[in-house]
Amino acid sequence: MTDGARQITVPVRLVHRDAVAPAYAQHGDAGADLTSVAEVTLASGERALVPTGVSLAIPHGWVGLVHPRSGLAARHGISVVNAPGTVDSGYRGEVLVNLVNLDPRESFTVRVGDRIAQLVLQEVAEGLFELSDSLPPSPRGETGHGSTGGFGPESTTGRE
Ligand SMILES: O=c1ccn([C@H]2C[C@H](O)[C@@H](COP(=O)(O)OP(=O)(O)OP(=O)(O)O)O2)c(=O)[nH]1
Repeated sequence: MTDGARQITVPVRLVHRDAVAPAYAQHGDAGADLTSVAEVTLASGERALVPTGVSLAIPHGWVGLVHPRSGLAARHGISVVNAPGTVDSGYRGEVLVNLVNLDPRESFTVRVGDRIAQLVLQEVAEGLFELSDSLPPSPRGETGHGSTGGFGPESTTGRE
């Protein structure tokens, strides 16, 4: 049941005996949990490509984005190096999660079956990149990299 959310069928192949198909923990979740099929210990500052045991056939025009789980991040400093990872629609290999342990002291062990990341499905447009000598004007123009100021209108930090 999605109460009107878009639904797309994503064929899943389990390529490891401990693999679990991506699943939404709660109704309304944006991300479907990805679980580990390996036990991996990450020392402080260490990273590893952790296998999920699943291969997907994401429909053309969609992408799977591998996001960190906020609970793991808040409790243990575990994140995804390339967040969000991009799983292309044409990719048929096993989804891997590039986990990193950002805790300054503690190591962290991922166990088989642990939910390590979440997969968000999004529709994507295909750009038709056309060379042009000039671009249409816009309010921002060419400014960027903090051009609008620091931390908001009430900022008193002076770090503008
Ligand atoms: O977190 C991730 C990110 C990517 N992939 C897989 C699916 C994706 O379709 C493929 C390639 O990813 P990406 O395009 O980000 O990598 P690249 O470094 O540009 O490699 P390539 O030259 O293969 O495109 O790797 C994962 O399993 N997990």
